[in-house]
Amino acid sequence: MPVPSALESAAPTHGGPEPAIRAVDLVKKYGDFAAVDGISFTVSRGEAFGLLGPNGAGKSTTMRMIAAVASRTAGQMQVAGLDPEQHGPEVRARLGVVPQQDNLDEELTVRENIVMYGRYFGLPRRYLLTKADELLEFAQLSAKANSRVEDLSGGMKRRLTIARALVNEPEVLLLDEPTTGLDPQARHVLWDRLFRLKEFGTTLVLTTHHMDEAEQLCDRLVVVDHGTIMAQGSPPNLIRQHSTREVLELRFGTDRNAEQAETLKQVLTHTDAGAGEVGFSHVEVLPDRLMIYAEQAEAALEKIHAAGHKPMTSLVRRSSLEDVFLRLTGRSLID
Ligand SMILES: Nc1ncnc2c1ncn2[C@@H]1O[C@H](COP(=O)(O)OP(=O)(O)OP(=O)(O)O)[C@@H](O)[C@H]1O
Repeated sequence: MPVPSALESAAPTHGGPEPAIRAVDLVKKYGDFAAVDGISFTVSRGEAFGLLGPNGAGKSTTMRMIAAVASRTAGQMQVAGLDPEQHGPEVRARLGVVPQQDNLDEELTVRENIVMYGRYFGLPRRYLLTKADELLEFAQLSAKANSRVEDLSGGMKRRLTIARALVNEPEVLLLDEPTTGLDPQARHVLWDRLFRLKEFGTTLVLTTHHMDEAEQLCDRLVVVDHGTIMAQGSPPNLIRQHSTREVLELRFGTDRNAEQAETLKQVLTHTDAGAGEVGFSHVEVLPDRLMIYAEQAEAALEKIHAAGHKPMTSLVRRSSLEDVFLRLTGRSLID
């Protein structure tokens, strides 16, 4: 597929003099409740940046402040060098926004949705007709250009919402939970399009509570919980800092997981030959299983078997951002 020329020319330069977004000690209160409680982060131009956290963490509220649709209670914010509170229209003109819920016009055709949206930015109709075709090709929706939105699948609607958000050639694309509610195949098609935008150099800022999405798409991310930042860095660095290389998940099928965890800790820290190779760190006790964090999970399992413990099931896997979140908060992202 040819690279859409206008998208390419819209690509901001990497590592430009000023960051795409800078937030310093950002606070948003509703009454006494702080939905966002003093967060600071910087998004470089051309970067794919994520806000990862569970429902209610304050991600959407942060996005709304970036997008100049919500005011802040305290702190500072700059988007493309401008304060969204003082320069709302200018900031909105430089952003593309993909909200959590698609807000397409179901009555209009796919192409008309893009053209009508472009009219809000005062863009001329002739330009928009060409631009719509280019964006529909990018979103792999050319064959649906004249279909009504109500006839599209969920994944197609999401891609159209993204195409529409690109109509003003934004410097930064904000995506709030871009793939929530989509089936696995539709998610992969959408991720592929977002990778493509990254290649063009568009700055992406996305919120997600899916750790696989954050790992796939984000160059860097902040882990958010209760309106505060728990950790920030690239996905591999976060995993390196807050987890072990591997995890051993064990199910014993009893309701004595906490007791079992204490016994296994002793087995894995016992300083006989081979204990060092396991690289045991800690155990997390979940209602249905134990998670043993160790550099060498297979070796940990062998030690557990050798000590006479027989789990019903065992699974060895690599650590993920889900493990980072569990370590930092004691809770699962999906709770
Ligand atoms: N207008 C509002 N008035 C009062 N409380 C609000 C308002 N908007 C959000 N909140 C609260 O602020 C907190 C953060 O909400 P926010 O939508 O930013 O979370 P989130 O991380 O985006 O989660 P989700 O994925 O569920 O949207 C939540 O406890 C929410 O109930």
